[in-house]
Amino acid sequence: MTDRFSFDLHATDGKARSGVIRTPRGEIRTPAFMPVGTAATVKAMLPESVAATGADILLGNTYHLMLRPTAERIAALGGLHAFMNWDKPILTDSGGFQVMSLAGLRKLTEEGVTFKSHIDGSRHHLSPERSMEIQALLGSDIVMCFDECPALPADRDRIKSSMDLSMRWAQRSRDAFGDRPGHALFGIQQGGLEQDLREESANALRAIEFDGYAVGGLAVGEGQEAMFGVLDYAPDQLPVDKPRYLMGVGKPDDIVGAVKRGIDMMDCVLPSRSGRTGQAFTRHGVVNIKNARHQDDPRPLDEACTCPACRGYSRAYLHHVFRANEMISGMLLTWHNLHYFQDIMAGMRAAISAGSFAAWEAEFHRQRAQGDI
Ligand SMILES: CNc1nc2cc3c(=O)[nH]c(N)nc3c(CC[C@H]3O[C@@H](OC)[C@H](OC)[C@@H]3OC)c2[nH]1
Ligand SMILES: [Zn+2]
Repeated sequence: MTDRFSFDLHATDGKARSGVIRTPRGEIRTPAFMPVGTAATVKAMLPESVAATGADILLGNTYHLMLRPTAERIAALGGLHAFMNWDKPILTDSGGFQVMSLAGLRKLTEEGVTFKSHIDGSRHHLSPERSMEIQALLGSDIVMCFDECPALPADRDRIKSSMDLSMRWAQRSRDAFGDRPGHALFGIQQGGLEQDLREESANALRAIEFDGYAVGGLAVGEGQEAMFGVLDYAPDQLPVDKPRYLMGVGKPDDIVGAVKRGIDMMDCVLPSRSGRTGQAFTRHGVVNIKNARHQDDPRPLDEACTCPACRGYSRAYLHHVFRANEMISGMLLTWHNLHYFQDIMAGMRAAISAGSFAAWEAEFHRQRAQGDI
């Protein structure tokens, strides 16, 4: 075990990299997919089930937890790890993104943002300082800077002024975070789809110095082509020896494309959220289990998958429990999706270490082109 936060690169294959992030609460194998546990739970999963899928780290969120049950209450109960019974690493987002996407009546100034809770309408305030305080109260191992993530499309002036604000807030986040051995603070690159603004943002963050760097401001409606266009240069603008975290991504082919371009960490609600709606991701493509064509199908979702849903249940059963709106439906499909996403990550880690990422990627795409699933 270690009392420090560190990142070791083990292998590269093209721009793809594999390695390990060491924290006092455990190691994170990279490239890593991080399940989203917004309100102190990965929905429909027990923590031990999340660990069983292969996840080394999960996510919590400042915005949701400050509203309910409040960061002070979680701190009084021993912190987020004890509260949610997860003793491995936790990364928390800083809250700015959710304020802009969920809260009402927002007022944004240089100092920070005031807003009304989407839960009960109460008034709240977030700033770099308050976000650092909340994330310290939660006790998260990896803390995200308080930033502003502009919605796309946006004109260049808006992107520039927003990025400049986020860089001033990054400095304030760094100052407020202080010196907390074993805890990491990640900066978040902004700049929209503008290469020069992203370069400016990367240089500003590098001058402040962070333990890791996120590529922010993406997966906000720009589409895969535009996102990959940014990822063709943005990771290389960031320090090579620190983890690179692409926020909010994504579908399986987004994830593979991001790792291919040098990303080490990703998060997305897709596997859990779509699992609850009956959408299963498999190596042959997506299966919408509520579709009537599955009602007599004795096969598992994915013959090659070793998760509890695929080992113990038929498509016919999964179809039935979704149609009957039974609670086990969301549990089984969420578990399968998270397990499959971790399978993809494990496959890429092994391929990068073996220098066979290109072959692995070709097989990944060939399997998905098989049509009827
Ligand atoms: C979906 N596309 C997407 N693009 C994003 C871009 C940014 C960004 O530039 N800055 C910040 N601070 N957050 C972002 C986020 C939110 C991720 C969080 O959102 C929550 O998932 C819904 C989860 O919270 C547990 C996660 O925690 C890191 C993004 N999400
Ligand atoms: Zn499965």
